[in-house]
Amino acid sequence: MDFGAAHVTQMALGAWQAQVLYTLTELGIFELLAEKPLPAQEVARRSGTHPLAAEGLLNAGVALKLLAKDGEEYADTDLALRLLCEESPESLARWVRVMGRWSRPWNDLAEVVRTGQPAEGREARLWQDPRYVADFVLGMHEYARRIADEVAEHVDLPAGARVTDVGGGAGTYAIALCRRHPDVTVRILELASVVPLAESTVAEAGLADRIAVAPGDYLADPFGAGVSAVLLSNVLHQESREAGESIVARAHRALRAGGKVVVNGYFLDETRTRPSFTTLHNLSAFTLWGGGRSYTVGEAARLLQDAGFTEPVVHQVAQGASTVLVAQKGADGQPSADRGE
Ligand SMILES: Nc1ncnc2c1ncn2[C@@H]1O[C@H](CSCC[C@H]([NH3+])C(=O)O)[C@@H](O)[C@H]1O
Repeated sequence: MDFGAAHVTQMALGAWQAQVLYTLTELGIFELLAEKPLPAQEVARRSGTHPLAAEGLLNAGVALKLLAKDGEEYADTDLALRLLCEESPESLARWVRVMGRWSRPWNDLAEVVRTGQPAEGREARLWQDPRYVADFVLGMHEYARRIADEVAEHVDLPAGARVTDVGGGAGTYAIALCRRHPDVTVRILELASVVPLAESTVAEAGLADRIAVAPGDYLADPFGAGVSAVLLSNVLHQESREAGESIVARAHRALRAGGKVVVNGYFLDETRTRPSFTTLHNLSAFTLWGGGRSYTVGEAARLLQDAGFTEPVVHQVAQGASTVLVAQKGADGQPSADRGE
């Protein structure tokens, strides 16, 4: 097959491979086989699945190097044990389950593009399922903990700093900031359904005395008063530009003079066609969240400067996997003069 045909067929069939990964994860087969190798019949019995279909799934898992087959028995490969079993410290299992749930709204992409509307009904239903909420928040934690320490390295804070982490999820970045700065305290602002999840991650990290988790709505609530830094990590892309302006304005209001806003996330370059992952992340935001879409670094910088922040310093993190923008509230605490405020 020529290169072009191979490229097209590979892309067209990529979703099949992803479905095998999602389904093995969703059915708990990696966890099952982590206990001991089993024949297909026994996997089907224990997972409550159809024997012949389960065998087909297991064989596809072997072909994808997620499982191994020895005689009649199937086992997890080292890769699956390391990355696809929830108890592993390197687990991405919950994150993969979330990608599996998102594959349904993604399937509506043609309709999303036709109408310009997110696959709203489905997404709203996702948030009504507590297992999804737990997988979403802890799945983002599984993903983010790989880069959080490197992000924290770009956030210099004064002694005794107080930080607000807006939409802080499971507390991944709050934990990384506290580890880097031994005397910093963080207040995470999160949806009420997420608060207990964040509290348990924070307690597991032994930081319950320095990280508080408060229920709130980042679309409306204040972010504190006189704080040293406001963290907006992977939040702006899931909201409309108007909501983004409101969030950034409230960050400015919450900060003391000289305080910092730290924006962490995935950004498009000025062509909007790179990097490849962010072009997909942009579509994902559009599909999943009403009004959501990715910013270019330039657009995010303007958003911050329009709210009265200094021009942000931009850091690439984890070989460009994430970008951190750090901007300051002017020392006089006033919004920039050119807005006439
Ligand atoms: N209206 C809202 N108010 C507060 N938090 C919200 C709201 N809408 C979404 N969120 C939270 O925003 C987070 C976005 S995911 C980002 C999590 C974390 N800051 C990280 O970078 O990994 C999720 O944890 C949501 O629960």
